[in-house]
Amino acid sequence: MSDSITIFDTTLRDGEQAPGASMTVPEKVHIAHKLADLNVDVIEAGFPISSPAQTEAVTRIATEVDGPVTCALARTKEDDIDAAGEALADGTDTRLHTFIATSDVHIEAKFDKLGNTMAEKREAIIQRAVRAIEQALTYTDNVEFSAEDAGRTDPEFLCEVVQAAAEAGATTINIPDTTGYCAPSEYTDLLETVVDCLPDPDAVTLSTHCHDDLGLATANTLAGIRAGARQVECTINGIGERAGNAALEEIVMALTVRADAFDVTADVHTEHLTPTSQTVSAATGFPVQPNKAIVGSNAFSHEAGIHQHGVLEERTTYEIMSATDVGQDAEQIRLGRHSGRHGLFNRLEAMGYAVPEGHRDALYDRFLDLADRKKEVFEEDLEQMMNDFGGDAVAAATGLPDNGVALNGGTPAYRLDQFSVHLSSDDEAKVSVRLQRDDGSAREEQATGEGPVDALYRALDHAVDAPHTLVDYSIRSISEGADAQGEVEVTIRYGENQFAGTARNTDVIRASAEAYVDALNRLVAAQEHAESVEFVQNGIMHTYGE
Ligand SMILES: CC(=O)SCCNC(=O)CCNC(=O)[C@H](O)C(C)(C)COP(=O)(O)OP(=O)(O)OC[C@H]1O[C@@H](n2cnc3c(N)ncnc32)[C@H](O)[C@@H]1OP(=O)(O)O
Ligand SMILES: CC(C)C(=O)C(=O)O
Repeated sequence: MSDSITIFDTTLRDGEQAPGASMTVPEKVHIAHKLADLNVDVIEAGFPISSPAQTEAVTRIATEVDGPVTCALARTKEDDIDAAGEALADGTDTRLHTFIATSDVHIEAKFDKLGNTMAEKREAIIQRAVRAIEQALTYTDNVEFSAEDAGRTDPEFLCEVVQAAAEAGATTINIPDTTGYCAPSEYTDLLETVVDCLPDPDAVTLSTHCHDDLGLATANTLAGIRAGARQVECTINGIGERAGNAALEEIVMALTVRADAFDVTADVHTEHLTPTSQTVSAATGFPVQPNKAIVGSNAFSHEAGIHQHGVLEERTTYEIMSATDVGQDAEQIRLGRHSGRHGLFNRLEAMGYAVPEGHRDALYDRFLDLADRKKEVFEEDLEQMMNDFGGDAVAAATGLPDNGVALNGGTPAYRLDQFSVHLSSDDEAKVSVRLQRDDGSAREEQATGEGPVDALYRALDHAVDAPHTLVDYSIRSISEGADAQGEVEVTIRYGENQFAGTARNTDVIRASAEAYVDALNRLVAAQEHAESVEFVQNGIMHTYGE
């Protein structure tokens, strides 16, 4: 038996049957090119009898896409087979796929006119299958037959059907678990039964087609391979009817990573898996869940400290395949509240900070404080954290420039201790603030204003003995996500001199208050420590004194 697996992609046929997944003809042709780049063996491009657009997609893919065989689906009806055969007619490498249901429940419900007894109906099913295969062979010698709902079909009858199909000339025989009902061991048994009853098992390729109603589609597909199947039908991202089909990327990577367990090969260009997944997601509008195996955005990400430590030392501690092998980015250390020191300092070092030992505990505490307020901590957040952290101390120790204004080496005069804001739709905003002075004293003030920031700034003005005017206030989002940090920049003036303060926080009201206090501290520091102070901030030269 061959050890090479035929990858039959049905994203454009069964995948598209997922409610809401319909794709336009150009989208299908585009995806078919991606599937060719991925090096799948067969693309099931559509079901031509069902609409002119399906016919057009099949014809265009059969004639425009080089590489894979183009396949079209048809019921066992004459018109269906003619429609599929004609849609494929101009293609160079084509397959016609015909199917009929074989389980009692399907025969009873869908083919009630085929006879009076189940025996008569079963006989009629076999005759239809044989006639359809014979007709399909007039279009191409590559004909696939599927026994729909084989997973719930009486195995004895299934054997009769597949024997007749093989004798009629079908070159591929597919045993679908149409409703995702089988357990893996049952599916193996079913396929072994089929292999045993085929007149010449080497003359046909046995195929799997598993649905995911119980989340077993990939497991069943692999169980089918163990029983001798050498074609697997699957879709990108596992899209398809109801809970979907077996996911191509999962099967391919299981066969690649666990070649020792399956001992078969699939010649897929795996580095195209993630880009193809993204293309299908964009065309169907179906997002890929973050934890989706192989192609999900978290499939190679590590946030937990113990895992980050392990992966940074040796990737294979927590990764059984390489992210780049499936088209994902290599280094995916994501910082958040579960991260530890290894993850944090490794990232800071990669960003150019050489954090000295003596600062590490305090920095890690700051990081945790931020991480508790944010789902994910991005590099912009870390940059701000480094700037906020002791300004000069870290800048000097790390050798990086301090992009804020040094407070003449001293501690800030004021620290925002507490604030509260009361907002209502019919009244002015009310704010109370408590500022702590560097001499240990504290001052509390209240104010009202047109909105929370106006009220805050009025209260802060009362609390600080430093006359000035507000020149500018701006706010922008500086990191990613719904919990992005807001950066506030405030400029105040005293006489000819301007003082700029900045702060970043996920809470923009807090950032507004801290930026103002920062600007006030610079003003106070300039007054206290120098007759003439010069500094550069945001590209502006600021001078105080003289
Ligand atoms: C498991 C699978 O994924 S099977 C593929 C499912 N895919 C689709 O259904 C593709 C989209 N379908 C369609 O566009 C339409 O259903 C069509 C064009 C195929 C048929 O449309 P209609 O003629 O209006 O029939 P409708 O879908 O209502 O009913 C299905 C008919 O097909 C018959 N039928 C179903 N499967 C088969 C089969 N494999 N072989 C022969 N006839 C079949 C049913 O008995 C029923 O026939 P009836 O109209 O004589 O009762
Ligand atoms: C047409 C067949 C292969 C099918 O899609 C199924 O049984 O799920």
